[in-house]
Order: sequence, then structure tokens, then C-alpha cells
Amino acid sequence: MKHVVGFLGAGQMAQALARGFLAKDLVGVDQLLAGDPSPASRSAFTDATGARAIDDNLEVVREAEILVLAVKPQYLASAVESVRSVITENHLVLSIAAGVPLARLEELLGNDRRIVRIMPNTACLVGASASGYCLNATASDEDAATVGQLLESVGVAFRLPESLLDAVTGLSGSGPAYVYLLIEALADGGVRMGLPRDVALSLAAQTVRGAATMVQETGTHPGQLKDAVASPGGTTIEGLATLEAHGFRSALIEAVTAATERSRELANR
Ligand SMILES: NC(=O)C1=CN([C@@H]2O[C@H](COP(=O)(O)OP(=O)(O)OC[C@H]3O[C@@H](n4cnc5c(N)ncnc54)[C@H](O)[C@@H]3O)[C@@H](O)[C@H]2O)C=CC1
Ligand SMILES: O=C(O)[C@@H]1CCC=N1
Repeated sequence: MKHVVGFLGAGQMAQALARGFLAKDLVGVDQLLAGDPSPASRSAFTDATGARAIDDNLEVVREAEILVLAVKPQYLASAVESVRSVITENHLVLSIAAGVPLARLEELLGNDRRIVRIMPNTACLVGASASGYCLNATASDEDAATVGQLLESVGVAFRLPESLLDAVTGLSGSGPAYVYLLIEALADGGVRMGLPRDVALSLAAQTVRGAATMVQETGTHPGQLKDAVASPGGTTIEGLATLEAHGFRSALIEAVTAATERSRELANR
């Protein structure tokens, strides 16, 4: 593929995506650049990727073929307005801003621009992201293929109707944070029961990884995999009953719902 990829915003997500693309050799280091007014973000980007980060968004847009809008949703309008005059139909514009709909992006960029709204997550850094994306009417099937290739290089990706992008944000966009909480809490439980902290953390993280891999690689329903762990009258069923008594499932369902609703609210800012 090897298009020049420019990021507006050189923060955490730009760094994670850029490192993922580099690791999969989808871009070379000289085909990557980022624009950011923050010297700290620029040095972090260059440290993480070896690529250029400059305080000149116009130059980034002029050089880029694929432009990734990677600023916080509240800074998106001002970032785009400052470069709008140099964004052409030759650019494929990807926005990762949570909650910002294609209609708003078209207002900012013009509906004759090729625009894709994406929701990845930070695990793109390790090639294990989970993403959803949707295209505006001007973007082509070839653009969809390009975006699919980029996102699949750093994990799994689903092309979806835009109406589902907020739910993707609530589940997999925000989801790594829920799982970090789970891992931390499992480790705390282990420490409470006497395990050394480092051992507890390692066991907790590997347990989450192993269970996720079992779901992905066996294709077996998680309920069936859960049943296979829980022996009659054994230890697991005691743990499961305790989780049910504390509303574990409901807490996760409500977390995804709340984050999805917040993503919907961000559309109205
Ligand atoms: N952090 C996450 O897990 C995820 C974040 N997102 C979305 O990614 C976007 C970026 O989030 P993060 O990387 O976490 O934020 P961040 O705060 O780490 O990075 C944003 C960067 O944008 C820069 N910036 C601000 N105004 C700018 C401008 N006018 N031009 C160029 N750069 C400018 C800031 O200096 C900062 O370095 C957000 O819209 C967020 O909704 C999407 C998926 C996951
Ligand atoms: O918390 C947020 O708003 C961003 C979007 C998805 C993950 N982090």
C-alpha cells in the first residue's frame, strides 16, 4: 500500500496506530509524519516511531495521502478549520474522534471529501486492536479496502453502519480500560489471598489473555467454556455465584451502555 500517512495530533492514539502500521510494514518511517502544537507530544511521537513530528499542520496535510484526525473531539473543529483549504479530493481523511459523526465531519470538510469515521482502541500498539469504521458517500469501495487493510494490520476491524459506531466506542473503544480494571482487581484478590504482587498480576493478565484466545480460537460460546471450568461443588462455581451476587454481568452491560450514551452525547457538543 505504502501511502504517506499524516496525523493531526501526535498523542497516544496517533503513536499507537503509527507504531502498529510500522510494525506491519504498511508504511515506512519516512512515509509517516504528525502535526502537533505540543512539544511533549511531538517528542513522544518521534521517540515512539522514529518519524517526523512538526508544529505545522498545513505541511502535514500537504504531504499526506491519508490524513488521520487524531485530536480530542473538542479540538477537532479548530484543527480542521486551520487546514481545510489544503485538504483536497486526493486525501483520504480518517477521523478517530469519539462521537463525532460523519455529518459533522462533512460540515467541517465538505461533503465532497472522502471521509471515514473509525473507532479503534489502544491495543493497535501491540497489533491487537478491535475497530469499527464507516464511510461517507464520497469515499469509495477502494477507500474502504484501504482502511480495512490498515485497521486489520493492527487487529480486527468491522465495516458497520454509522448508527453502530457509538456502540463500538462503548464496547471496544473504551473496553481496554474495563479489562485493565478487571486485571488489577483479580491481582488484588490474589494479593489478598497471599500471592506476591508480581505473580498475581502476571497470573491475572495471562488468565484474561488465555480466556480471550480460547473464545477466538475455539469459536466456542463463552457460556460453554465457562461451564467447562466450573466443576460441580467445586471452587469456580463459588466464585461465579459471588460475581453474580455482586452484579458483575450487569455492571459490564451498564458500563458499555453508559460509554455508548456518552459517545452519542459528544455528537451534540
Ligand atoms: N485513547 C483512546 O483509547 C482512544 C481515543 N480515541 C480518540 O482518539 C483521539 C485522540 O485521543 P488520544 O490520542 O487519547 O489523545 P491525546 O491527548 O493523547 O492526543 C491528542 C493530541 O492532539 C494534540 N492537538 C490538540 N490540538 C491540536 C491541533 N489543533 N492540531 C494538532 N494537534 C493538536 C494535543 O497536543 C495532543 O498531543 C480522540 O478524539 C479520542 O476520542 C479513539 C479510540 C481510543
Ligand atoms: O475515553 C474516550 O473518550 C476515548 C474514546 C474511546 C476510548 N477513549
